[in-house]
Amino acid sequence: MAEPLRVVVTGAAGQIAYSLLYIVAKGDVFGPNQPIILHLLDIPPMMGVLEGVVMELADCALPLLHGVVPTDDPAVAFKDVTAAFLVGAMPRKQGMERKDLLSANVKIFKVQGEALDKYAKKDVKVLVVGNPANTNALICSRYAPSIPKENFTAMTRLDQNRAQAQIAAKLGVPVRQVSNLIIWGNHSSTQFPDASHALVNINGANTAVVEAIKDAAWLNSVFVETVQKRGAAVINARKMSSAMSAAKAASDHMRDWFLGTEDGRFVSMGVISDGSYCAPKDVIFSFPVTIKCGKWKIVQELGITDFARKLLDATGKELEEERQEAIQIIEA
Ligand SMILES: NC(=O)C1=CN([C@@H]2O[C@H](COP(=O)(O)OP(=O)(O)OC[C@H]3O[C@@H](n4cnc5c(N)ncnc54)[C@H](O)[C@@H]3O)[C@@H](O)[C@H]2O)C=CC1
Ligand SMILES: O=C([O-])CC(=O)C(=O)O
Repeated sequence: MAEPLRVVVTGAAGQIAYSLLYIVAKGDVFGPNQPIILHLLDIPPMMGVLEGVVMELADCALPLLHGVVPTDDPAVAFKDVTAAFLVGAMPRKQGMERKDLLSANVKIFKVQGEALDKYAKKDVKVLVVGNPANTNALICSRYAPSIPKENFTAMTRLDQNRAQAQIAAKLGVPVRQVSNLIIWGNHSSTQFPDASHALVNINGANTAVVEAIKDAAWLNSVFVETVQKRGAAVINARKMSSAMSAAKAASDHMRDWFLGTEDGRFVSMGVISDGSYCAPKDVIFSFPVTIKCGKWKIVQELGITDFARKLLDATGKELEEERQEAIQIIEA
């Protein structure tokens, strides 16, 4: 059997982690033959709760889980890790936008960037879930200069999964038959969920979703807004933000990054922008990517309509504004 991988989950006593830890520990992310040691980071007042999570992980009797390291010390949490799920951050409440969390959360990602830089493996793959995820990931990367920028990503997979589920429901097909939905830009209400390159597999043949749905008005309005506002809809209903679906999306994101995307399918990830599709450079922008051997690559030369262009520009502008605000908060 392979040597165990060290995997850190921050916010380990919180609600997303409560679902995520089980998915990771049972082998759904790093594969059924890869043992892991889980490093669990939370803040000092949560150590009692974390103790309960550690008990439950033991009681799951999971064969791939070779060790658990609960801690409130980033130096211990990030030591020699190969994968980092950065979940620990304050969630928004009803009526807030995710960027309203910048002042509460961005400093966490500076500290954790510094700790990753010092203690993690240099090829560590980092997924930022804590909101506002794109800008937190950018700040984290800036404070970890010895780790390649390509190794810092933000989660828009939940938006992609939501988009896929909306299209599957509209067409009355299982979700697995729908692929290649794109989330462009920020994990915020300016994101652009784009179905114009998506495919649906009906009776073994791929058809464009646009052709199958034959309702451009729905795709450009109801569909886009439903996905943009889904996080808020869950908060309004649950009085707490999405957790089960966020944990599933985080595991999908990391699994695809480690194990690769299927031929002919692409997925969306917030990655450092190189200016592809005229997105602003040096922000973490969600693009369609394919992944091979642990490296993501932006899918190029997809057609962009005038409608799409406007939405891509708006979400890019918001990311530039968030970057500026984050730097001001950190330097204040
Ligand atoms: N990118 C995405 O698609 C999604 C992002 N989120 C975001 O994920 C974050 C976590 O959400 P929940 O688990 O529901 O929140 P939660 O409040 O249940 O848990 C957060 C945990 O993080 C811990 N924490 C706070 N500061 C920390 C630090 N410096 N180091 C380590 N741990 C720390 C807290 O003590 C708490 O246990 C929120 O910011 C939320 O908005 C939530 C859903 C989807
Ligand atoms: O909406 C929120 O604040 C939590 C989140 O990011 C999501 O559910 O997409």
